Amino acid sequence: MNKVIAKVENLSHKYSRDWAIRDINFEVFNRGILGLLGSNGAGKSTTMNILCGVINQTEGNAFIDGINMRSKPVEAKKLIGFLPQKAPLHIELTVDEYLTHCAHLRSIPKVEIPDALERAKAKCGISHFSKRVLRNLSGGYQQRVGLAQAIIHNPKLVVLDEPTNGLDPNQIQEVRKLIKEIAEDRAVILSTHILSEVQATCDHIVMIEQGTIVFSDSMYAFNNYIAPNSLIMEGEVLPSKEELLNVPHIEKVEIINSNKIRLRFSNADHITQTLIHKSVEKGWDLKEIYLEKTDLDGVFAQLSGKA
Ligand SMILES: Nc1ncnc2c1ncn2[C@@H]1O[C@H](COP(=O)(O)OP(=O)(O)OP(=O)(O)O)[C@@H](O)[C@H]1O
Repeated sequence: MNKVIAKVENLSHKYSRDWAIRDINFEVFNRGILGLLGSNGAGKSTTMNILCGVINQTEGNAFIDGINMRSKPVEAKKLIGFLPQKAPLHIELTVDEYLTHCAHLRSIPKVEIPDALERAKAKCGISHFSKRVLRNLSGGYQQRVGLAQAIIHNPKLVVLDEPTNGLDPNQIQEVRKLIKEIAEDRAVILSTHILSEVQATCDHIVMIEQGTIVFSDSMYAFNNYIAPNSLIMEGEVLPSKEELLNVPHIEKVEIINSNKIRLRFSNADHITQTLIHKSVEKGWDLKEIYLEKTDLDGVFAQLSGKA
């Protein structure tokens, strides 16, 4: 059953004069991945740093499994694993030496350290690199070691800041898969400015912009909310504006050039099929038709427009 494992309540923070975040509220469930999405400077790191007890908030509260991070930071921090944007690796150590060091930092009893290492390495697929010096691992494997240190003490919540930053496409896929596996038996918060990252990995999304939440719901609700509302038609001899405006749900026709038209529509259901059928019926010379993807800027514009 879903249980709330972390909660931020009316969280606000001011570094000097200006508010970095204002009145942030959200809950994190004990399984799955919550994506904290926002552009640069939106307030993601500030929120995560408060949640992880790295900085103290100006107003509001952050709780981990019911423990107030501000009043009981030692207890609360035991329940969290954190992988910052720049993984805190000691590149001159081997994987085992580094993870042993992390286990000590996490106050794992000495007799339990070997098992903790084996478990974290197995989960992150790095057991075969135990004796390898970190410097000699690829970026993707260094990130796996970063993830292993974040779960070495078996925390209930793992917080990841831009975990696929700087990785190549294959490494990105592998690290995303690993993050999903890690989230099978604990909660993960993943902070990123990449919309597709959240769509590919997360179950819930909290979208933050200029220090305030602009969207917070399931990924399913988000995808429905930002469903495309425009498409492009390309062809040699395209129909007239008037003809297109007669097609149900087409609201606006924008002629890009003589071979390319953008259509805005109110209802996405079967819109491409309808246009393809019309094209066959009326003999339009349609070469290509595709929905336009909404990028992060478009989503923000859409959300603020709808708000
Ligand atoms: N130590 C600091 N002192 C003063 N202002 C800060 C400090 N850290 C962050 N800020 C400001 O607070 C706001 C939120 O920054 P924050 O780093 O939380 O955003 P972010 O979403 O994590 O961005 P990024 O993806 O670039 O890290 C920004 O306006 C930033 O300039």
